[in-house]
Amino acid sequence: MEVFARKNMSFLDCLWDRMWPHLEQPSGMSASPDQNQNLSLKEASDPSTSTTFIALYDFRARSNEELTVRQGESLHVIRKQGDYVLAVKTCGSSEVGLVPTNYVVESSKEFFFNEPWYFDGISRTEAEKLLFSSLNQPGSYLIRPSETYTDQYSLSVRIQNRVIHFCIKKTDNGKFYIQKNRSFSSLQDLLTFYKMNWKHIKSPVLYPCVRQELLSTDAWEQPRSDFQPRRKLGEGYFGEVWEGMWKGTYPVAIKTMKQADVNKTDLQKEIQALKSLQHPNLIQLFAVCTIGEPIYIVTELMQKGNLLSYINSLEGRVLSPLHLMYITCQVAEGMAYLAEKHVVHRDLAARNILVGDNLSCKIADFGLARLLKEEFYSPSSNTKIPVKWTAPEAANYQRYSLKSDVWSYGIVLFEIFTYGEQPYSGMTNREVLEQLSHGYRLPRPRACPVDVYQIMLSCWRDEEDMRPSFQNLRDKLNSINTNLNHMQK
Ligand SMILES: Nc1ncnc2c1ncn2[C@@H]1O[C@H](COP(=O)(O)OP(=O)(O)OP(=O)(O)O)[C@@H](O)[C@H]1O
Repeated sequence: MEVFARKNMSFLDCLWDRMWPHLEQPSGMSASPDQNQNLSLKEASDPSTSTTFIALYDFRARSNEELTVRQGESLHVIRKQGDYVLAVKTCGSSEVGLVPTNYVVESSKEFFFNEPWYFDGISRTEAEKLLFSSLNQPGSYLIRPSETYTDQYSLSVRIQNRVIHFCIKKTDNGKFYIQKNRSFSSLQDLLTFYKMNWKHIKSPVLYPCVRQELLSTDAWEQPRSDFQPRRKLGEGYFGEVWEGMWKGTYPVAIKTMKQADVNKTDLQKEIQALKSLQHPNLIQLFAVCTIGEPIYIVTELMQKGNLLSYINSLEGRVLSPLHLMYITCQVAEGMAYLAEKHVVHRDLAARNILVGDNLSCKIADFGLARLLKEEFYSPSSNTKIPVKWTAPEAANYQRYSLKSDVWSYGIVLFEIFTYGEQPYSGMTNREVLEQLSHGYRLPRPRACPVDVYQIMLSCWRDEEDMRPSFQNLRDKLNSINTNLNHMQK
């Protein structure tokens, strides 16, 4: 009667409070165990005010207010109280008390709560962060409760550089659906269907999202036997790069290095730099094997190899200026992120950008990347310098900065719009530096829009401070790209 009256005639709350004064607890004031017991038994016996939960773990009460529960025990939860729920056991004893919220789960969720793909209590933004983190790749997915509606869920799926969120609703008879004409009795059934028939949602649903806990420092070191190199992709200064499989399931790229070839400190720095940097336009580190020889650095595999070879290939040569713009924007996005993190790349060039499906581009080769402690970083001068990509102040005086990366970005633009031509072709390094000091600059490639060439020239200003920032470059190129796209329509 009381519950019915309060629920349906809430405008008479004052009257109900007088009639049943014990039911309302002033907010923030916790009930004594005895009080808990009185009101909870009363409320718990009414199914309209309590929900059935299951204990996920054993919990031993530490005070009279708390309730000892065993894993699997069924409880009625009367209300939430901060990080606790006030609960009464559904059978056996009539004890009432508080249990930490993370020790219980609503019984309707019990069947999927422990599934690897179910992430309770994470937001849309956190889901995106997780799906973009190391160990996850395109096709990774998770299901989480909706932030807006209770009793609804969201399926978040990573597709290349984006995460798409599908709303999972429930029909009146408790079935789950994404598309109204296809409903399923469980989330498991829904997933099984969309894994097999992903074309209905245009997003491959492939791998359960790897949890953040697994990404803790220790998890980066993985057993060598988990990786099977299959095909050699290329060779660099430090070693070879192989296409391979991780645990026979995930395709990965494996960079092999002999310990003797590598300065241990440099290697650790390279690994540290890779670990802390996560962005859709940066190559993602998955794991390392530094115990034994050769060292493996395992990253995501980019199917189309490096950008220089790609744009020079049959497939690359037919790319339109619009496609080329899309590439420049992605590289600018990745570099703007590196700039935000105060990381100077020092070797930005088309050969160090990797291409995946759907023309996705990622910046690679942080072998030379270093976290900027001060405004400028001055390395030992015996490094082999790619002069034609390097800003004069860096090539002449090893004065590397985010602004010397901006210069290199201008050269990358030249490489992109010439479909992979050598910059300053026919000139020696010495001639290049000399010509630059006299004001010479590379000419505008035929496929390059005039406003993009103006951007290139701004990257090659003598005065470092006069060069644009990567944030600025990203914004300008994105707006040119948007305009070009509109003109095409
Ligand atoms: N993650 C990857 N996915 C696909 N191909 C890759 C990947 N990493 C490297 N490659 C291929 O392997 C080649 C060699 O890569 P690596 O990074 O060892 O050398 P590099 O960058 O060309 O030279 P260096 O290391 O001397 O600067 C690249 O040019 C590219 O074609």
